[in-house]
Amino acid sequence: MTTVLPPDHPTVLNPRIGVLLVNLGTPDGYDTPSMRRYLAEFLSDPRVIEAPKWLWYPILHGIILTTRPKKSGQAYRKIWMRETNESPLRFYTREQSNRLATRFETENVAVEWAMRYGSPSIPDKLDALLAAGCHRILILPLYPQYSAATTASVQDTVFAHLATLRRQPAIRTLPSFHDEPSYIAALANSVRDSLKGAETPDHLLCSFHGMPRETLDKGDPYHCFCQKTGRLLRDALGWPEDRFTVVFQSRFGPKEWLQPYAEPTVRDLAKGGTKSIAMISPGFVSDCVETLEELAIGLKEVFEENGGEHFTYIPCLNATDASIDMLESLTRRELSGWL
Ligand SMILES: C=CC1=C(C)c2cc3[nH]c(cc4nc(cc5[nH]c(cc1n2)c(C)c5CCC(=O)O)C(CCC(=O)O)=C4C)c(C)c3C=C
Ligand SMILES: [Fe+2]
Ligand SMILES: [Fe+2]
Repeated sequence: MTTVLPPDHPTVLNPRIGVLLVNLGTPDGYDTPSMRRYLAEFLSDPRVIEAPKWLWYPILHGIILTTRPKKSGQAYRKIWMRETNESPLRFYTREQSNRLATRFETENVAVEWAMRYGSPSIPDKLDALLAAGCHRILILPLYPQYSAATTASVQDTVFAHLATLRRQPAIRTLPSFHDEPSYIAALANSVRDSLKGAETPDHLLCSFHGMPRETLDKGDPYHCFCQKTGRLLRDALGWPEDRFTVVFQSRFGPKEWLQPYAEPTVRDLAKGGTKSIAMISPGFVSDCVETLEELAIGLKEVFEENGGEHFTYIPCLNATDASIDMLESLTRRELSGWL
């Protein structure tokens, strides 16, 4: 029996499943106004800067947003993708989404991507998925190591948007995947590929984005998850423990951040006679200003200025086959019972 809907009934779409990849966000341009807009949104997030607003806002609007946009814009300028006029983070996130979508073409699954800060926004992409009939949505924050500043901020934004809706979709969120075998295998392969045909470097540095040290004391598991990824990667490679170090980069502000810091470690290695190092940054699924400018340009210079000779930067997983295989296996696992 077919049900006849009244002529003024809203359109009913065939149910679909949505997958939303979410990355941090990035400015629309490296000019100072674009940088200021991006940094203002990012650094006003209470998940990122946990200080009370009355204390933080005068510093943010009085000092940070008057000085940092220009300085950070210069860093973005060095790594900007001229052909598509966008940052590498946006380019690779879109590529990952497009390539993942092809793996689900025949399965009634829509794959989209969004940025936590800037565009395309999470609310816009949730609305697009809903408009396409997706009433079951998997949120896939592209952060292998959970932290409140990143993963929780994505989830907050998703649920804040859902709070405005009458008809909410069912939501699943991807857990931290810092110890997933497919992720560790992809990292290990990328190290082997990057070092193929060259002499094994004296030291392998595994660099993660830093976080304020107090977040560890407050119970954020990020530090432990980074250490675990590092240990599993070293095991997978069979790399000697005394020639492998986990470090933390991108310190922001005057407070203590997670240690050891990347820059002094690189300097000390070079000064201590280490001639060749390789550097991987497993906490970033896509190359971005923090990897391409800070590590591949900045730390290479620090190493060479202090007596080091060979610095190898190992690219992020980006949209390689291994990366898409990993994203597909994580997605299929999380969609179990829905597909
Ligand atoms: C991978 C996980 C990340 C964590 C954890 C993280 C914490 C964190 N970051 C800042 C401040 C800044 N981060 C900036 C850039 C940036 N951060 C991440 C990821 C993490 N951040 C990425 C992927 C990027 C690059 C974005 C891109 O467009 O390429 C920046 C902007 C650049 C700059 O001005 O230096 C700032 C600022 C804090 C304070 C923080 C934890 C509390
Ligand atoms: Fe950051
Ligand atoms: Fe820890």
